Amino acid sequence: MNPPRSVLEADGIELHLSGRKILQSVYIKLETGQITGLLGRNGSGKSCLMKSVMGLMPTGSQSVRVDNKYIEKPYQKPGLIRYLPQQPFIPPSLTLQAAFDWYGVKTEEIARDYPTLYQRRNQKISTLSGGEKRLAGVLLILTSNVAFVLLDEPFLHLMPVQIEQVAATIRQESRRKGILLSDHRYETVLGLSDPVYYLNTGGRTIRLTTPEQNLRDLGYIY
Ligand SMILES: Nc1ncnc2c1ncn2[C@@H]1O[C@H](COP(=O)(O)OP(=O)(O)OP(=O)(O)O)[C@@H](O)[C@H]1O
Repeated sequence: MNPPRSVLEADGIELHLSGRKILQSVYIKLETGQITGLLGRNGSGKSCLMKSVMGLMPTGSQSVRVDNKYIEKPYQKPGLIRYLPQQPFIPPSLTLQAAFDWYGVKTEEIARDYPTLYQRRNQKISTLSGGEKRLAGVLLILTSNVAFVLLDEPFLHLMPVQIEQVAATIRQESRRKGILLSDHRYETVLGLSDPVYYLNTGGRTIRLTTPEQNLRDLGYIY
């Protein structure tokens, strides 16, 4: 039996940083069983939006609802949401195995699709390559036992075959999770996501209707 659907909506997010308006009247909706894409130019505020949805930014107003209930600090609610930042976040002195244990994820789950990384499970994070570290971080968040995950540039540093494999894992995990996917590999994002939002400079989201054409018109692609 499929688990009941859950919906996370964020609307009216307003964010000012250092006197600059970063986000205004942002709307975004995530639903378990769905991958939602988020595109936008460098500096448009995608990472800030994800951190705001987590409850990690000084947005000033209640704006995140899960199944119609306001949640003030979503990141504090067990089993609800996890966020993959662009920067490395796993303590380098931990082994890969210890990091997975800490997040409550079984390394055996990645053994079949990521055999090379699995073989490195007893190595410290600090001894992994840049791409291996990124892959470990992506899988840690993506396979966590939570309802929603926010992925900020999950394909960064990954080689093409690994990008394909991670895309397949994102699709697989989306059967039971709501996933927000942001990455400048827009073709991969468009191939995986429906709906797709574009964060306009000025901090408003637009839902794309004919994505490639819209992205051309918005000057995101040639
Ligand atoms: N703590 C902060 N204080 C002041 N300004 C900030 C802070 N964090 C981010 N910004 C600014 O907010 C804007 C949006 O940043 P953000 O990292 O969200 O962009 P992005 O869309 O994720 O960009 P990219 O595609 O380059 O990763 C940028 O202009 C950035 O300089």
